[in-house]
Amino acid sequence: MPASVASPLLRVRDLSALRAAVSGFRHKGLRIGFVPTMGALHEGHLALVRHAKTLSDVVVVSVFVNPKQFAPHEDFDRYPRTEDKDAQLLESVGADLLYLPSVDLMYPAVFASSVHVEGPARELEGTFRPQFFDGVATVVMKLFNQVQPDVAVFGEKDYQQLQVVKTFVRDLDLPVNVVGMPTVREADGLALSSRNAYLSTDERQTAARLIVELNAVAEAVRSGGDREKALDAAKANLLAAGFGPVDYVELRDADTLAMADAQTPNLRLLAAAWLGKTRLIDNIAV
Ligand SMILES: Nc1ncnc2c1ncn2[C@@H]1O[C@H](COP(=O)(O)OP(=O)(O)OP(=O)(O)O)[C@@H](O)[C@H]1O
Ligand SMILES: CC(C)(CO)[C@@H](O)C(=O)[O-]
Ligand code: BAL
Repeated sequence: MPASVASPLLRVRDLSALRAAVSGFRHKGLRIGFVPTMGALHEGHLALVRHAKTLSDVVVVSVFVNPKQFAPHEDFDRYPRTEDKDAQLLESVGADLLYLPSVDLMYPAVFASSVHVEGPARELEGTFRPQFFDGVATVVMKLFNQVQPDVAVFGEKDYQQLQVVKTFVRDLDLPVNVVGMPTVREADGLALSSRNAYLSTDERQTAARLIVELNAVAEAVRSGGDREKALDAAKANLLAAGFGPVDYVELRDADTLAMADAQTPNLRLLAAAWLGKTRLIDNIAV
């Protein structure tokens, strides 16, 4: 079992206990790594924790299903909550502190602020989940202020979210190094995601088609094929396989997420599509 500084895993629910632990770490000169999550942890999350351990002396993981990033019709109520299993997994990879704030702690009755990001937040997920990035940026800002990490690790599975966090950290001069980690996938290529638990057996089989279609577009673009035709074919193939609606399959500038053209040096291909009642997202470098 990997060594952790504060073994066994500390579970902390209130802010004064978190602040006491953080100032204890700082007092000892320890570098704090942070992995924010919504729980229902899987190997993708654990890869972030393992990486955070290589970049810091203590690793704090938060589990908070953040109501501000869900629209009223979305899955906030049914989002999986598996605290004890999450704690066991975190202990197995040597995390030091599990922070479990309540909704009331994060958003007391009197709460009037929001962090709003333009630029990379504007389209893609921003179009289909208009509340999403204000909710994410606000909660991540609060978590950064509470945990005061030196380094925070986010997954590329949520590539646009990673760019949004990097943007407000840069714009608002936050003293934290934001690091991205490649997407961890199942053997058939499906990106691990807590929401995969919603998929039926048949849907789970179909779900792997998303990365197959993204790889086909990337291959077509790399070999100089017609981009629009490749994107249209991917959308049509996804619909034929049983996805629908397909919210987007788009090529973007990998850094700014602006629309890509033939001159864009680094391309990212991003997609979101519904499979039954589950919305899947994925992306790859091109
Ligand atoms: N397959 C993965 N590989 C790498 N990082 C991941 C993966 N899945 C999630 N993460 C990262 O873990 C962090 C917490 O994500 P979150 O708790 O929302 O998990 P999730 O599996 O993405 O859940 P959801 O199904 O709600 O999208 C984010 O930085 C996210 O990008
Ligand atoms: C970053 C995050 C923990 C903010 O709630 C969430 O959006 C997630 O789990 O990716
Ligand atoms: N993984 C990003 C969190 C969300 O979709 O709400």
